[in-house]
Amino acid sequence: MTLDLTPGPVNVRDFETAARDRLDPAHYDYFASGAQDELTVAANEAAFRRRMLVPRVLRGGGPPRLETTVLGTPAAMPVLLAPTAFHRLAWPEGEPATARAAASAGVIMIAAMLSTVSIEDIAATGATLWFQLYPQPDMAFTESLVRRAEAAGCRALVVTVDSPALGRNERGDRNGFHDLPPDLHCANMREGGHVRQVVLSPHISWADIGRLRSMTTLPLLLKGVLHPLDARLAVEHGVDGIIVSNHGGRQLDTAAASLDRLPAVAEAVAGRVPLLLDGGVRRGTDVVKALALGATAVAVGRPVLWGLATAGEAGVSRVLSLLRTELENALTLCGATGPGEVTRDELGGILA
Ligand SMILES: Cc1cc2nc3c(=O)[nH]c(=O)nc-3n(C[C@H](O)[C@H](O)[C@H](O)COP(=O)(O)O)c2cc1C
Ligand SMILES: CCCCC(=O)C(=O)O
Repeated sequence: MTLDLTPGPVNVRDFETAARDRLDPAHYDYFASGAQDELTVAANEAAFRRRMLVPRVLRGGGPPRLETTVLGTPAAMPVLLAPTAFHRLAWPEGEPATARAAASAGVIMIAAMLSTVSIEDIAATGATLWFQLYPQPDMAFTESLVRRAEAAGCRALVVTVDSPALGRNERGDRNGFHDLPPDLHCANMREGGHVRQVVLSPHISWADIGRLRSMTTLPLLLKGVLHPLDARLAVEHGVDGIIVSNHGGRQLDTAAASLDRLPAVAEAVAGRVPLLLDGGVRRGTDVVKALALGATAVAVGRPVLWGLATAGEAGVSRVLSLLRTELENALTLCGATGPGEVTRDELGGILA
């Protein structure tokens, strides 16, 4: 008998290693990569490493409660699943496996428009969903996607605004990976016998946000805002929430780290709408830092894909439970009894 001394993945980083071992190298590169020199990918994580927490002591509040509500949607913790495309590349069943893990953890999954399983079939898992949209120049088609998301029970619409073009992905160029393999397709883009190509249009503008605003009563979020003036314009256009994000460093390389932009966006918005952040969140302490700098919640992209690629639903469940345990521990050690208590000046006062 041989003794297996490997403990299995104990943190998100271990899951990345496990996923890399399992995935086709070109598919691993698609998930892991960023644009060009991947400086923004590195900057997102570095920004979290650079900020240090200042905990409070002797507050005696007992164990923290992690529950929260984000734009009317209750969640077991302030961690959402960021929208990521192509889950069937990571695991044969794809998005429904991810969605079941999100449902078991009680967290919100932002389903990607470019999913490899339709929004209706993802919703059939019973998960709490928001829907991510790349507005298409064909407004009638865009509207049909919004109606499908509403009918499927999605509770918010997340419009990605950092993609007036596709970022330059050089790992993809080297691997010759530019499209899904022939057995997979973007299920929401199917129309009769054919699958529509997604259009990332440089013509997208505030006028489109106005149109979407009048198209739906769902809470509307913009994903991919880094500039305080854009955050202010978003509020003026009736947007209900903002996701401070650089698309995980996959669009404009050398774009500023999300965490570094959060304070300026928070100041511009001044509490008028909730802020979310994604990019580089890998630890419970990262979540605390984002909360302290003004976020109501964070979203995680690649960590979920590493869990999915490693062990399907069970892998995503494990990643979410690791993040939950780490967040609970970090809040306790900061002297906080809940996510809402973490503020810049009082608790976990962040030193740059
Ligand atoms: C493989 C992959 C696919 C993605 N697909 C989408 C997408 O379809 N729509 C979108 O708005 N963002 C997409 N994103 C960006 C994520 O929503 C999120 O902004 C980013 O992954 C956060 O950074 P993190 O991976 O460091 O957590 C994708 C990210 C990755 C890694
Ligand atoms: C056409 C966009 C591809 C999905 C995406 O957003 C990403 O890979 O980052």
